[in-house]
Amino acid sequence: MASPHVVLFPFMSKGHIIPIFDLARLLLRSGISVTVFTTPASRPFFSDSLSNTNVNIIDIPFPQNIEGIPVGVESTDKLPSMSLFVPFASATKSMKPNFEQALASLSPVTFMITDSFLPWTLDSANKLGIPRFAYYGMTTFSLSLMRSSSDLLRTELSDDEVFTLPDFPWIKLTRNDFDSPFREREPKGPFFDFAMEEAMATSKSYGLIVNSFYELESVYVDYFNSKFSPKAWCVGPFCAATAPLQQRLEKPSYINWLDGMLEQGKHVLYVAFGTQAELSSEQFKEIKIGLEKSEVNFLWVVRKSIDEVDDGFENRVKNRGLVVTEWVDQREILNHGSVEGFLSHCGWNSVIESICAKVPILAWPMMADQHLNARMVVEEIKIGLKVETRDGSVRGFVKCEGLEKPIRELMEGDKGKEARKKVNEIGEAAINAVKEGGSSWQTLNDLILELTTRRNV
Ligand SMILES: O=c1ccn([C@@H]2O[C@H](COP(=O)(O)OP(=O)(O)O[C@H]3O[C@H](CO)[C@@H](O)[C@H](O)[C@H]3O)[C@@H](O)[C@H]2O)c(=O)[nH]1
Repeated sequence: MASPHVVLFPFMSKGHIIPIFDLARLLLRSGISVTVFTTPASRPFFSDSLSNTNVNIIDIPFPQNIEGIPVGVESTDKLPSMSLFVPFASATKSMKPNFEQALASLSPVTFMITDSFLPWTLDSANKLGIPRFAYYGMTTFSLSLMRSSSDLLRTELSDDEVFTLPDFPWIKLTRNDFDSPFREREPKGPFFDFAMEEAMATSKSYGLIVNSFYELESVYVDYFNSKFSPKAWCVGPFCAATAPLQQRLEKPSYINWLDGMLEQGKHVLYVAFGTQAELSSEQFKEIKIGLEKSEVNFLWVVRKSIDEVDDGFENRVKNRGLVVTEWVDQREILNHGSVEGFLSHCGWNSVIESICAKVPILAWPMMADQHLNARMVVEEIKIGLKVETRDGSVRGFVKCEGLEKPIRELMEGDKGKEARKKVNEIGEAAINAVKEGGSSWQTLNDLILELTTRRNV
């Protein structure tokens, strides 16, 4: 019998593409053939990341002439502003004819996993009789809290008023933990319409694929699967299937720098805020002061020039801090022996990568699902601490003191020690989940069995 064949189609964002590379490796490991769809500009990123595999990569043209989007931009991290997200995501619909033509030419497809941000792919799947799973870059923790709180968010609660949910009375939340427009009393607007379209397509799909593992959030997986459909399948952490580092002639300079720190027995805080965060210049300034005052060693990856105001920062911290503006291998950094803490925006990939590397987190959520992820990190699984906002509000401005103190605590204090102990335990469970016999390994096997049996009926 031919091996099952799975089609993967990630949304055009680094934070959505990278986990799909790992998922492809997980599927290959289970003897599945994999075809991945992308666009021409992203193809090199795919070919590099999936080299040494026999994944079939197909690119289909990305729509041109989208108002406000510069020619050649085919990934959201290259957008001039995240306010262009909806036109960008909506424009992908015009890829449908090419997608369907390419799909129809493939050998039989057992099922497809397409990003929840590509809701139109459900229709393509239905036309060709292929079961579709929606890939959610979120946890069942976040999905459950979002669904369970929707009625309360329609009430008169103020932005920072604490409330609990009848289904999860141990979790304290505020309206500000939810992203706009979902936190509004009467959510509306283009993003809300897009999210409704996404939710509708998901509800009619075969299932949800989640980059998480049962032991991490069993209460929420059980809750979600008992209350809602389709079923959420936790088959991660995908990053536990990352390819081993390839032979290279030269190490990147930031790894040499970390090696030097390790040789001197120094601990390093890794600072990075993913691929989408938009930091104001004022906020940027406070980070510099906070890092400087904390006196810890740090490696900071920034997405904009730090020389906006040449205040001599890099020179003053040169013996203990490194600022990098290039694309880095985040997993390699997190897994480096010198890295003992991660100041993170809590994008889900960063959180799960930190768990797998057993590095505790200093949470500084900024947008999307990040506030809920931060609640999970700090209050639910207790693998980290949180930065302090000036006014105590969930979305408040963070002054240098709100960084300096928790940075020291994470790197040198007792609370940091406890978080490190906890992340070691959870990290071990994460790695075991995808090993043969682990919960995610079993879930993936069950899923494949269900789908292959279904095909043979
Ligand atoms: O120089 C870099 C920068 C990033 N990364 C990787 O890029 C990914 C970034 O993903 P994530 O940490 O989730 O951040 P975002 O890019 O901000 O992710 C978006 O997508 C996530 C998954 O849906 C959401 O949880 C976030 O809120 C949303 O902002 C991770 O795998 C990082 O390892 C690198 O390898 N090198």
